[in-house]
Amino acid sequence: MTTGKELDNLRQSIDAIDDQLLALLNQRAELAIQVGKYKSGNPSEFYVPSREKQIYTRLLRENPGPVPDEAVRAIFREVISACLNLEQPLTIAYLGPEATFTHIASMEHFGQSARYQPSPSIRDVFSEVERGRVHYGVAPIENSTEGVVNYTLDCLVDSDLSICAEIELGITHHLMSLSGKIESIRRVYSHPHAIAQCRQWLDLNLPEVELVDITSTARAAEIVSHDETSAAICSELAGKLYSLVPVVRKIEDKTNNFTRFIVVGNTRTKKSGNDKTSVVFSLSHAVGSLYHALEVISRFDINMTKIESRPSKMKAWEYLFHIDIEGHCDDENVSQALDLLGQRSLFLKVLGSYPKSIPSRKGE
Ligand SMILES: C=C(O[C@@H]1C=C(C(=O)O)C=C[C@H]1O)C(=O)O
Repeated sequence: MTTGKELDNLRQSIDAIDDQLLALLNQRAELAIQVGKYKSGNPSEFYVPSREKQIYTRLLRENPGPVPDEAVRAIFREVISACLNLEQPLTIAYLGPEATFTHIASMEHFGQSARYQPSPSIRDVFSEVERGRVHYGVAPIENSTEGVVNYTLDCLVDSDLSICAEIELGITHHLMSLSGKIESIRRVYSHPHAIAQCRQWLDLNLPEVELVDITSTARAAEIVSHDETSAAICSELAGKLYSLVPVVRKIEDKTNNFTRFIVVGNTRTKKSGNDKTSVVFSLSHAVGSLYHALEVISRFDINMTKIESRPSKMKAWEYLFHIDIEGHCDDENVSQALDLLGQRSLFLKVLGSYPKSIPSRKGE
C-alpha cells in the first residue's frame, strides 16, 4: 500500500515531468515556427503529410510503452496540429454535416487546432478547395465492405486537385434513438452505405421496419431527434450531438469495417518512403489492352493495391480504370512505369502520390 506521503511524492514527480513536457512542447513549437519561415509563404506549403508520416512511423517504432501506440498517435496528432497552427492555421472542408464519419476522419488527421467547415456534397468539398476558400478538402473514397464512393472518383477525374494524403478509419455503426427502446422503432434512417453495412443485422432484428436512405448518417441522427418512432444508424458522435441514446451498439455485419478518406489540395506531396500513387487511365477497345496496361505494373515490380472501373461518361461502354499502386511517382520504377502506361493508354492522369495511412479506430 502506498502511504499518503508516498502518494504526495509520486504526484510531485508527475508535476515535475509535466513542467518538463510543457517546456519541451513550447521549444518544439518555437522550432516549428522557425521551420515555417523557410517555407515560401504559400499557405498550401505548410502542411507536409510526408514529414508527418515520418514522425509517426519513427515514434511508433521507438515507443517502449506502457503508453499504447494509439495514445502516442493521438497525443502527437494534437502536438503537430498545434505546432502547424502556429505556422499557418489550416482550414478544412469536409463532407458534412457536423459529426459525419468524414468529420471524424478529418479531426483524426488534422487535430483540434485546424478549422473545419462542413460542405453539403462531395462536389462542394472539391470546389471549396478549387476556389481557394479552404486549404484542403476531405471526402470518403472507399469502404472495406461497400466498395468505392463513385462520386469521389468522378470528382477526382474532373478536378485539378491532387490527393495529398489518405486517412483510414475503423467504422462502427450504432442504432440510436431518443428513447433507446427497440420496440418503439417504426423507421430506420441512415446513409445507404451505412444501411448496407448493417443489412444482415437489420434483416434479422428489425425485419418489419421501413429503411429510409438519407444523405448522411449525421443528418439521419438530426431527423430522428424530432421523431420518437424512428432510429438512426450513425456514429456515437452524431447521436450525442442530437441527444440520442444507443438502442444497440455495433450493429455492422463485418467487424473489420474500415473507410478510406482522401485529403485533396493544390499541392503535391513529397516522398515519405512508404507511399501510394493513384492513377486513372482509359484504353482503346482492342484485344488485350487492359492486359498490356497492367503488364507494365508487374514489369516494374510494383504492387497494385486497387483497381476499379467507371463509365467514361464521354461515350457509352467506354471506361476509366482507377488504380492504386505502391510507391511514389518520384520513385524511379513508378515514374518509368507511368511513362510506359501513358504510352499504352488513350488518357492517363496521376491523381496523387501520398503516404500510406496508419489505420485508426477512432470512428468506433
Ligand atoms: C514543422 C513543420 O510543419 C508542419 C508541422 C509539423 C510538425 O509539427 O512536426 C510537421 C509537418 C508540417 O505539417 C515541418 O514541415 O517540418
